Amino acid sequence: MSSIVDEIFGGDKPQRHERFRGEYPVRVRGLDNAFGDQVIHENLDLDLKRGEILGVVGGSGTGKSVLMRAIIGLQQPDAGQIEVFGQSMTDAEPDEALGVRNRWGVLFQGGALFSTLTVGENVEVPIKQFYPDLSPEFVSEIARYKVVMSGLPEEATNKYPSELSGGMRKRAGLARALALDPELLFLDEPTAGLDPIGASAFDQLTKELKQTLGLTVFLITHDLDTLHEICDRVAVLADRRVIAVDTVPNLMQLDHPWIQEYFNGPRGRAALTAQALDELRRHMDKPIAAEAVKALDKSGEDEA
Ligand SMILES: Nc1ncnc2c1ncn2[C@@H]1O[C@H](COP(=O)(O)OP(=O)(O)OP(=O)(O)O)[C@@H](O)[C@H]1O
Repeated sequence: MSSIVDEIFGGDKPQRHERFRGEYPVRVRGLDNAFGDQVIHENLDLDLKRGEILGVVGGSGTGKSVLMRAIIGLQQPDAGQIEVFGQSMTDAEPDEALGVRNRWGVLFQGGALFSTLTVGENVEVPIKQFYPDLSPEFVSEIARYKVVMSGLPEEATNKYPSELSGGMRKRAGLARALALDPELLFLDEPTAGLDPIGASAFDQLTKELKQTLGLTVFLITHDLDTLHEICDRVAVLADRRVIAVDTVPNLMQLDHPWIQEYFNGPRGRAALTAQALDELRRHMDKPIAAEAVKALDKSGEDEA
């Protein structure tokens, strides 16, 4: 049966890679990064497991964004090895790196949309770059589909970034990150600046996309609710390296001052309580869950 792509390309359609079947789409070993005298990373190791959402946390300036930029080839490291889909990025020739680059999508902090292009045109940019022979009608059809997939109304396709709310701009950035059907998604603080309802909706969308598209997600965040709700594991950056990678409950047991302060401080505990309440509310048919919700709600009111 011939698909629309077959019809458009005939026998010359661009070859897509086989999906990555290895265990670790991203492997980082012995990474060093510095800006002048300022050492950011020293001997940093990290593995991203296929199919997981890996949260990346750390104090401000610990180098979360620099790590992401190094993995996607925007920051040349001083030392170390980075492998993406089993291919070395640090030793890759430019055209080899290009072959990997269309297999990931990136949502930068702030969305990084082109302000003079509509949302649809923004999404079209990577499609045109990697598939220059596609017809304009087909490219705009794909873009429209990605916009809707990102939870925006179809009409948003023709709007400019300045006409959108912050939450909508994030979704537009996500639509562009999904433009090339990536296997790997990098999200840099996707819920920063969103209200709690918008942030929670974005989290659920990320989780759904992971499940339905089989994505692997590298997610930089400060948002404790996001960590509790959707991250399979969390990597903690401190002391210039990744000091721990584990589930949130396991991390909470570790005796490191920053980890204790972060996860077991007042905000960490509030996020944990909120998650426990959400979980219990899903089982309100069970009397014990209903009782627990009532008790937790009451203690919340008393504290307030
Ligand atoms: N191009 C650059 N030139 C010089 N210094 C840089 C550059 N990019 C990042 N840095 C420095 O590297 C450090 C780590 O920056 P990075 O943005 O990765 O931190 P972060 O952990 O993502 O912080 P935040 O949580 O505040 O976003 C900071 O001190 C920053 O000033």
